[in-house]
Amino acid sequence: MLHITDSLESLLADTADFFVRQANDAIQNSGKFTVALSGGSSPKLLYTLLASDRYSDKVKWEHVYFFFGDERFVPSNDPQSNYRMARETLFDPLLITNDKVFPVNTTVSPAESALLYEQAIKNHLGVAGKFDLILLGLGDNSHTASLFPHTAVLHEKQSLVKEVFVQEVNQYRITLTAPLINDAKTIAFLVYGKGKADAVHHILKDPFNPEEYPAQLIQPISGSVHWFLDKDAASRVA
Ligand SMILES: O=C1O[C@H](COP(=O)(O)O)[C@@H](O)[C@H](O)[C@H]1O
Repeated sequence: MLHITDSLESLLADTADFFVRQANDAIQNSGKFTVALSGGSSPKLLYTLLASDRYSDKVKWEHVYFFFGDERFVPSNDPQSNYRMARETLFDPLLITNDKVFPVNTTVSPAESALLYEQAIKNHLGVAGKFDLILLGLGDNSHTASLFPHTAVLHEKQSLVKEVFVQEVNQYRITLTAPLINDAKTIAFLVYGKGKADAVHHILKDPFNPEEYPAQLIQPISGSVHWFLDKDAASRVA
């Protein structure tokens, strides 16, 4: 489903409202809400809005469990760390306690880190459990989470979490794999700005070619996928 807005301000408000609805529904139905956060630059404004006075009391945050869709393999206090960004914009302002947050361990080897993260997810979700919500972004090169073009992880069918060395950023990443993301109850992309218009077009309109356009792999099994776009990002699809 496409949600297209005229301004960035209304896009962020729509996405925050959506997050609040998903959280409250899950908490009402099962007593908890398990979300995987996206990283990079785009979600900073969303997290800041969710932590603001306008939204902070709309969710019972003590029932929310936070995972990460992907992580850069850097120390947790590195400016590139997705965990650090979420801590500064969301966890610290909302006084989220550490037992509700599941950062990727970047102090062990990348392969071990991926195995540990997969185990942490399995322990939390249980045998047939699913993420209530996975938030995703979209890179200019059509990557999502850390599913980058022409990387082996695009073909992963068994593991739920995998390490990948991404040549174009010269860095290891830890990422949820497409099969795990596609098993979520709800997936929401937040994408804005003119710089993303071509990538959005590739994912939503071009023939299936996930080697070039990895976010095309995101096709939920029984859940739903929502695209929150501003008019600039949507300019080649709307
Ligand atoms: O490297 C990453 O990039 C994507 C897109 O980020 P953005 O900065 O273009 O918004 C992001 O979704 C992913 O979590 C992050 O690690």
